[in-house]
Amino acid sequence: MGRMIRFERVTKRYADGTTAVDDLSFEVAEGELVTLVGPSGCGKTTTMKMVNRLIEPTGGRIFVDGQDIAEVDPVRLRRRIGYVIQQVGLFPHKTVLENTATVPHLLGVKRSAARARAAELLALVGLDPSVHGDRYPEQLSGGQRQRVGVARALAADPPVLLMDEPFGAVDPVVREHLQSEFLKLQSEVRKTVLFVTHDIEEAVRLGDRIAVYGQGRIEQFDAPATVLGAPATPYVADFVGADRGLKRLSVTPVEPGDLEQPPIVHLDDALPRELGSRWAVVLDRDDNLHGWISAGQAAGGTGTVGDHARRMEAWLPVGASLKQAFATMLQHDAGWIAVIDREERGRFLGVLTPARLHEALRRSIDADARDVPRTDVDLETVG
Ligand SMILES: Nc1ncnc2c1ncn2[C@@H]1O[C@H](COP(=O)(O)OP(=O)(O)OP(=O)(O)O)[C@@H](O)[C@H]1O
Repeated sequence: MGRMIRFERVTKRYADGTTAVDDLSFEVAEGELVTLVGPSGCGKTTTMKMVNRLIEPTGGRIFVDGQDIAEVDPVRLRRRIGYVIQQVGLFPHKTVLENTATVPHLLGVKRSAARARAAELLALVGLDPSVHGDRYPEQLSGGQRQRVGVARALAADPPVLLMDEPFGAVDPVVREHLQSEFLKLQSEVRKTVLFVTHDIEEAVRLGDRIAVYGQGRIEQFDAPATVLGAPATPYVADFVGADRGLKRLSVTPVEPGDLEQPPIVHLDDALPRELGSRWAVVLDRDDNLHGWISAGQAAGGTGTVGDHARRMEAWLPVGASLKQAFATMLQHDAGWIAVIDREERGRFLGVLTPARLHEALRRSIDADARDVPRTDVDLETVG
């Protein structure tokens, strides 16, 4: 694969003496998505804007597709570089379709062809052109506007895309959705992408490689797993560890020792008068999980436990991650989840409560801080 973007000892010193980018060298391969991540003010946006000459470097050279961009007319350069920013900057008085068709139209593509292409692109970013195409930007949600921004940047089919916090202004749920859509889109269009974010999760999720910025320089430039697993400097370790708890959630397995043992009854049992607690777990003859029964259902009833028990949908195999356990709890709005053995065809092992989940997470974070090697999450059970 060729190199599409190359920085050669690039420096940007602003007129007031601020060194925003300091002797920076790196390369982005054709079709590669590189995320630039770092705290506010570290020089990410400056780096990005030098690629399409919105900002001129004070030292060094930048090449796009082998050409020194200092020698390329900025307007012509920008035709080959799509640009998506947080405040999408759609024309308010133009429809979504017209907004998307703007650039091809400017480039001399016939109006009808430009509109047909725009409709295709809208569909590609998950908007139905027949529904949204004739709307105006103010008639869209924030997430939909960002999608139009992406479609418009792709309209001239540029080989390079610059994206500056494109999903920064939408709520976390929409954001995750846009990220997955964008990954899918990128697997089809394979643009060379520079993507600025201050969110390490986003950087890890999207990037083929991540450039972690310190002040004006790159502290580490590696694949996501390397950045997370082998931070090059204490600064990087600190930066990627900022939300260590959340990360531990997905790498910490549910272990038998984390579980509580609630009262147990069997399907064939005669309905007990007293459960001895507010609820009990119901198992079948083989001690496999069937469901649960509440004290209220048991009180004063007749017949067997099986006549009154409810199925339990919130369950997980042991070895699944705490993150999955948490998601299962939320999904079923359950106060606890059942944990079963995988090897023995679903033998019931115990229940995980929110308090136990939290304890397990605390232990994992403490062990991490003490550098104790961890038990791996069972990858087969990670959805
Ligand atoms: N026109 C300017 N004149 C002087 N200093 C500037 C100018 N633009 C940016 N800077 C400074 O350069 C440094 C890098 O800014 P830049 O916008 O590239 O950072 P960033 O990493 O993109 O930050 P953010 O995530 O907050 O956008 C900052 O210290 C900033 O204050």
